[in-house]
Amino acid sequence: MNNQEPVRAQPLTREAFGPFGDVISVERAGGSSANQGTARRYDRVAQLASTRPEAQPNLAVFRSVAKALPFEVRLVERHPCSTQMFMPVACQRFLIVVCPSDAQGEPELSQLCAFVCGPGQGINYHAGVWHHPIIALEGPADFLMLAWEDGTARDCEERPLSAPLLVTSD
Ligand SMILES: NC(=O)N[C@@H](O)C(=O)O
Ligand code: NI
Repeated sequence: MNNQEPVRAQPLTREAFGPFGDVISVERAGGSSANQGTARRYDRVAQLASTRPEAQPNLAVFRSVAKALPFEVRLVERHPCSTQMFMPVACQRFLIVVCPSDAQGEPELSQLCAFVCGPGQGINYHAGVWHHPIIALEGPADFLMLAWEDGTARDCEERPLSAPLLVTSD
């Protein structure tokens, strides 16, 4: 077992997730009137980016099997060339696990963070952010995913952990 203390999952907030990406939700200020005043639109709520001109946007649907906390993190991955967005379409709670990079660009597991995302919240990882693949905490769990892909696995680097790291509930 990892000799690192378990990581307590915290509620997702824009501030806490800021170093890793964007939180997508409707609760926000600003916006502009649309559709003859019957809607408000909030533009660019996430920073979408891709550095490979040949990669194409892929809007995918994920149907995830629900997992429970405490959860054992056994790997992290990153997409160096592009952002990746997940927005639940049928999921009340899901777990996001991220960690910063160290000076060599490797996962800094001692600073791993875990967030429990609530109803109406989605996330967008900035390019190159280490994260665990999406984890639904309740099911059935369906997500929209938006990423940039070129048909290869080149933009997905995985790092297995030498020992599982436990994420516990808040
Ligand atoms: N790519 C893919 O299928 N999933 C992961 O990248 C993930 O972050 O869930
Ligand atoms: Ni990913």
